[in-house]
Formats: sequence, C-alpha cells, structure tokens
Amino acid sequence: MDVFRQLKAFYWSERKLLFVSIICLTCATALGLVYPNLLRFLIDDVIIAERFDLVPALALSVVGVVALKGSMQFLHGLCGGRLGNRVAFNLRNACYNKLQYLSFQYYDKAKTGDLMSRLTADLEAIRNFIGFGFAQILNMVLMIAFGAAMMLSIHWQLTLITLITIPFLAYTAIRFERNIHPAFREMRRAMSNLTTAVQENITGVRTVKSFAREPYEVDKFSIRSQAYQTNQVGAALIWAKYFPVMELVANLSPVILLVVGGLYVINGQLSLGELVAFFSMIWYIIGPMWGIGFHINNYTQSKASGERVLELLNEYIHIRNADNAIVLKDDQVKGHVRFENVTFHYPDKAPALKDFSVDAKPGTVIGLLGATGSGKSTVIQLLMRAYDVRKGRITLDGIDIRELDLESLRSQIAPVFQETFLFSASIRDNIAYGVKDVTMEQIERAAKLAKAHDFIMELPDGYNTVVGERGMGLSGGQKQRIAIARALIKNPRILVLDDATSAVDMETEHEIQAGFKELMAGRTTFIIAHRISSLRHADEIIVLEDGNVIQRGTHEELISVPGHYLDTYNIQYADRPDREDVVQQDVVQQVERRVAQ
Ligand SMILES: Nc1ncnc2c1ncn2[C@@H]1O[C@H](COP(=O)(O)OP(=O)(O)OP(=O)(O)O)[C@@H](O)[C@H]1O
Repeated sequence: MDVFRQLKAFYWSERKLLFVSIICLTCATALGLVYPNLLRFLIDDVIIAERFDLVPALALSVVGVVALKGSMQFLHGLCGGRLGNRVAFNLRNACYNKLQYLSFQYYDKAKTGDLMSRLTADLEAIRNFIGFGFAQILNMVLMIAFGAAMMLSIHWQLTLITLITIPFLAYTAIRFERNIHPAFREMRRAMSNLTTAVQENITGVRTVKSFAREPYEVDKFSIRSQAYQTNQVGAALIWAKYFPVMELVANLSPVILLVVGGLYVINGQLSLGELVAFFSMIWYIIGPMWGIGFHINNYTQSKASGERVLELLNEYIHIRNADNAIVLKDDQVKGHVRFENVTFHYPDKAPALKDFSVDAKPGTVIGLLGATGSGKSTVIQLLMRAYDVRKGRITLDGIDIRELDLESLRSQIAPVFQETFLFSASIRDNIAYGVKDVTMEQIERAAKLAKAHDFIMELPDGYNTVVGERGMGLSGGQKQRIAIARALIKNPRILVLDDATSAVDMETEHEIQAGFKELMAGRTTFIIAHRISSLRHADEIIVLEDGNVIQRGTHEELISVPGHYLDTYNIQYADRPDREDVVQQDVVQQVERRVAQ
C-alpha cells in the first residue's frame, strides 16, 4: 500500500467522492443481505406457517430493496467514475508538469515511448483502481464481514464449520498475488519497450527508409512484441495454475454446508428457512473470495503502474532554483558573461571542458571553433544552465548563474541550434513561441531579419501555414530561418548561434548575418560555427580541442600564426587563397546594400 500512500496527495483532495462512493457501496452491500433474510422469512413464516396474505407485502419489500440497492450502486458508479477521472487528471498534470522541469541530464537517458506509456497506460490502470478497484476490495471485506456476522448470529457452529476452507483460500490468493505481481511489472516494462520501438520508428522513419532497414525494424519490433507476448502467456499460466485451485477450495464450503447443515435441519437444530438463508449468505463470503484473484490482479497492476508513475514524479531535478534565487530585471541586464576556469564533465565521462575562461563584455561577439566533440556546445549548455558546473563558475553581470532564477536567466538568452525543432502549429505560432503578447508586425520583422519572410509568403497560407510534426514539409534551411526568427523576436541580451546557419547556403548565411549584425548590436553573442566566414568578425575567437582552449584571438591574429585556425582557414579557402577577402567583402557589401534598401 506504500505506493498508494505516496499517491495520497492526488486522491485525498477528492475524498468526498471517495467517501460517498464507499458509503453507497456499503449500503448496497448491506441491502444485499436483506434478500437471504426475506427468503428465510418466506420459507419459515409464510410458506410453512401458511400465511400467504403476507406475500404481496413481501414482494413489495423486495422491489423496494432492489430499487434502493440499484440507486446506491448508481451513486457508487457515478462517484467512483468521477473520482478515478479526477485522480487521473491530477496525476496526468503532475507528470506533465514534472516532465517540463526535469533537467537535461534526465532527458539524456529518457525514452520517449516509455514516458508516453507511463502517462497513458499506467495512469489508466491507476484510474481504474482508485475509481473502482479500491471500493470493490473494500466491498469484498464488507461482504465477508456482514455475511459472517449474519451467519454467526443464526448458527455459529455451522458458520465455523462451513468457513473452515477460508484460510486455505486466502493462502492460495496471497501466493497468487506474490507470483502475479512481478509478471505484471515485467508486462508493463515490455509494453513500454514496444511503445518505444513504435515511437522511434515513426520519428526516424526517414532514416529507416533511406537505409532500407525496414526488415530490421520489423524484426526488432517482432522481438519486443514476442517478449510482451511471452510475458502475457507467463501471466496467463500463473492465472491458469491458481484459479482452479481457488475454485476447488471455494466450492468445498457449500458442500460442507449442504452436508452439515442438512444434518442440523434433519435433527431439528436449524429451520429449513435458515438453511436456505445460510446457503445464499455463504456466497457473500465465497463470492468475494472468488473474485479475490481478480481484485488482487487489478491491485497489483495498478501498484506496478503506480510505482512507474511515482518513479517519474520522484525523479530528482538536477537543476533547480537556489533559495532566494535572484530574478533579473529585463531592462537592467547588461549581458556581461564570464566563464572563470570552468571544468565540466558529463556524468561518467571524461571532462568535456577544461579550465575554460572567457570574458564576454556586453555587446561582444565570441566565436567558438573546433572539431566535432571538442566542447563548443557544452559551453552554451553550461551558459544556459542545462547542467551545473562544479569547478569554476559562470557569471552574468557579475552574479553566479547558479544564484539566478532559472527562468529569468534563460529568458535573457535566445538560442538557435543546429537542429531545429518546430511544433506542429502555424509558422506564426512557431516564431512567436518564446514570447507572450506578440504582434503580427513583430513576427514579420523577425522573419524578415532571418530572411524567412519571402519563402513564408510563398507558402499556401503564409504565416498561418501549419507545419507538420518537427517541421516536416520544410527544408533544413527554411526550418533554421524560422528558428532564427524565433530567437530574434525574443529580443534577448545574449544571442547564441550554435551552428545556426549550417543548413543554409553561403549567400543566405551572409544575408542572415547582415540581419544579425543589426540585431547583435548591444547584445552579447556566442557563435559556434565550422565555417570561418561565420566567425571572422567576432571580437574573440576561441579554438577548442578535446575541451582545451588551444588558440584564442581575433581573426587577423589567428591567421597570422600557425595553428588549427590557420589550417582550417587554408582548407576552407584552398581554392581561392588570394581572392577570399575580396569575395567576402563583395558578398557582405552586396548584402548590406540589399538590407539597406
Ligand atoms: N548530453 C551529453 N551527455 C554525455 N556526454 C555528452 C553530452 N553532450 C556532449 N557530450 C560529450 O561531451 C564532449 C563535447 O561535446 P560537445 O557537444 O560540446 O561538442 P561540440 O564541439 O559541440 O561538437 P559538435 O561540433 O559535433 O556539435 C563530447 O565528447 C561528447 O560526446
């Protein structure tokens, strides 16, 4: 029950519904006990006593009891249904909320399919149990208690003899629970593996098709599907093994009752009506015992689901606000970023950044260059506090970013990443994603600066065109331009361009950069790029290798000394060594002219 104790916060607020549901079910159960008594009265006091004038009243009583019991069951269903749905609603929101605040570290390992199955199938199992399963288990206990009390009041010796099988039944049921619970836990895990396979396959369908890996994917799915099937069969086997035993043990009680009760009637120690009443009451005890397997099954399934949901809810949030975190005032932020001897490594990995320092004064442009895996993106991740540094510190306007309110820090930074994520919404909404209350003019201005306006206007519904999931239907460069517009509209103090123009051609890159130039004025900018052309105007270019700074300086300084930068420069401009500056100058001038127009 520990799982449900931990989930208490989610259903306790709905306790009124829980209590009404339980009270109604208790009344319905108690009313059910009136039938055997009416039966006893019918046989002993009406049929044997030949008082047939009582039959209409008796019939009316039965109708009354049935109607009342029906109403109680209706109310129980109504309240139970509401309760289950409200609890599922509360839990679903809490899980989604948690997902929003879990840190990058969590998502480095999380599987989307698994999370989806926690938020759907697992929540459904909990909804069913809290809405109905719990009340039914309680009902089972009540039926046994009421039934036993009633039987004891009629003939206690016969009751004890008849119920001798109950401990055996309870023992079998408990063993069943012990065996079936791990099976259900495995089943949930297998289900989440299946969901993950489907989700990854759909997300990566282009990769699958372009590598003609459909047969491999089919096999992979079929192995997981087989695992799920094996789990199901395993659970069915446990079920098949225990149920006949429980059925056998349960059916021994009526047999004992018939033999012993019959003898009592013959000996005159029990009336016929009492035996008949006993016979109906015994099902009040055996019936619930019979269903004990089903209820245990229901309970264990929801317990396994509850564990998975709680695992998500209890997940540690690595990055969180410090006590009294400082909230920045937008108009007072200058954008002075300093990395002071930062060394950082991802969990269980070698350092991705070693003793890294940079002093980015407000409005300066810092360029980061280096081979893949050299630590460039890590600099940005740390600046955005996707991960916390443990050695060294990063400051914004002199304040350690770990002391800043997370939302306040991130709202000062507008990133454009190499991979653009677009939501399946209109282009307008995608551009306006990071800001509240934005006008159409602002959206268009940002799109024009990002050189996205023209192609957007060529789309069937212009800014209202709804892009497919993850921006399907747009080219890589077009998606990147939308992402740039999204960053520009945020009007940030710090602009981060992480290989942001990698998917556009040279000329568009220069056009966008001309847009940036206007926009970067007064903002601190970090540019990560593989192309020298994207970095050459930076105030400081830092060259990284395996997390170490191997060179730093301006473009002119770096091309005047041998090293990685000069090598890269030579490779990129190998075919036009003398004309590079002229070509660059030409393009920039052309672009600036166009922007000015
Ligand atoms: N989320 C992560 N979890 C674990 N290790 C990571 C993570 N992200 C990056 N790394 C590792 O940290 C090192 C630096 O990676 P980083 O992404 O900063 O390189 P990069 O220079 O930006 O590369 P690229 O140019 O390919 O984007 C690499 O060895 C990489 O494997």
